[in-house]
This record gives sequence, structure tokens and C-alpha cells, in this order.
Amino acid sequence: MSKRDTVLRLENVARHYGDLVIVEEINFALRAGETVALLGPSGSGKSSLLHIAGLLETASAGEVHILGQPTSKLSDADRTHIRRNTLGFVYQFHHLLPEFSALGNVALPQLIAGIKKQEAEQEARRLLTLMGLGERVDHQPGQLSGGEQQRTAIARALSNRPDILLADEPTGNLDPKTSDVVFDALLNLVKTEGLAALIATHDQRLANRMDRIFVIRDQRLIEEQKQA
Ligand SMILES: Nc1ncnc2c1ncn2[C@@H]1O[C@H](COP(=O)(O)OP(=O)(O)OP(=O)(O)O)[C@@H](O)[C@H]1O
Repeated sequence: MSKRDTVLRLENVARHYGDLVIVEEINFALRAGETVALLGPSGSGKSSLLHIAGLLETASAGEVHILGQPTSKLSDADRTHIRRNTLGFVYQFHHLLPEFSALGNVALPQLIAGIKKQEAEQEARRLLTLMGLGERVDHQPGQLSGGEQQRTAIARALSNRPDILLADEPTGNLDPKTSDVVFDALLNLVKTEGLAALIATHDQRLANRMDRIFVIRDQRLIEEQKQA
């Protein structure tokens, strides 16, 4: 994929709840390999937009294109297929399975996709090592620190080799110092693996580390200059 290619495009997207307009006239393109911050006050619609981009929710209007393909008329099965193969998700809370090791958690999406156990575990080990957890692969989530749990969740999101990472406050549950370390690891991994990432955050400082910044203001998505 060339760096110029658009991997995710939102075309005139709106989200309403009844008469309540959350966002509207959203036009946005995420290019291959770039990182974009999604800023906005609490309740402005960051999670809603990520859910729409991730095909977890349907837009009230407009179209979501993933790798050039319009998605609004696809079947649930086709949307699930795109979610599993093209998209990776990271949330504020890790949602790791407590009875599985870090390796097991990261390998699981691949096993579900039908990849052989040995191959899945090899890839899981590679990603965990890139996230600085090479010595922790056999630990269960309860034996990991908050930052390590979140790094495991990030490795899991990349386990199916997605093209696009969608992250909703991925370090929002961590103290500022740990947040910085985990965020650095996340951005390094995204760049190393050549992914595009759209990352919602409250934190202008973290947003400044990404290639471009967008903010939701008055229901619209606006590009903002990075602060020096
Ligand atoms: N099911 C729903 N019915 C009605 N309103 C909803 C529903 N789900 C979300 N909303 C509203 O949509 C708005 C946007 O919510 P969203 O979670 O996308 O915001 P956010 O920017 O991610 O906020 P935060 O930073 O606090 O997580 C909020 O005002 C919320 O109350």
C-alpha cells in the first residue's frame, strides 16, 4: 500500500440520537501509515465516531469507506469480516481474559481467524516483545501492572495484522508517567508495523506526538495545527 492511499474515509457522516445531533457533516480521510489524534471535550462524540469508523455502530447518515470499500450496505457478516481482518481496537480498559496468559490473549484473535497455534503464538510473542513484554508472555493479566496490561491489549489489537488501528483513550486509565511510556510504545509499534491509527485522547500533549490533529467542535470535525 502506498503512503498516499486512504485507508479510512468518512463521507458526510452524521450521528443523531432522535433529535439530538452528536456530530454531522464529518468528512475525514486517514492515509496509510499516518497517526491522527481525535480531540474533543467529554461527550463531544469521539467514541461515537470511532465506533462508526470501526463498523461497531452505523452512522445516521453518510458513508464509511474502509480500504476504498463503502460499508453501509454490507451484511453483518461482511462487516464482521472487515472488523476482524482490517481493523484493530484498543479501549481505555484492556478487556483481557483473566484466565489466559498475555501470550494466549494476544494469540486468540488469530486462533479465531483459523491461524495455526504455533504460528499464532510466534506472532503474539513477536508483538509482545516489541511492546517490551518479552519477559512477561506467560503472566496472566492479574500478574501484570496496569501499563503492562494495556501494552498487552495493544499487542492483541495488532495480532491480526490490521491496516487501521482505532484507539479510544488507550492510556486514559493510567497515571501520567505510565501513560507516556505506554503511548510511546504504542506509537513506535504503529510506525514499525506501518499501520494507520486514529486515536481519541483528552490529552493535547499526547495529540502533539501524532502526525495530524482533529478536534470535534460544535458537532463538526476540524483539523487543528499542532502546538509548538
Ligand atoms: N444511546 C445513546 N442515546 C442517546 N445519547 C447517547 C447515546 N450514546 C451516546 N450518547 C450521547 O452522545 C454524546 C457523545 O458521546 P461519546 O461517548 O461519543 O462522547 P466522547 O467524546 O467519547 O466522550 P468522553 O470523552 O466522555 O468519552 C454524549 O453526549 C452522549 O450522552
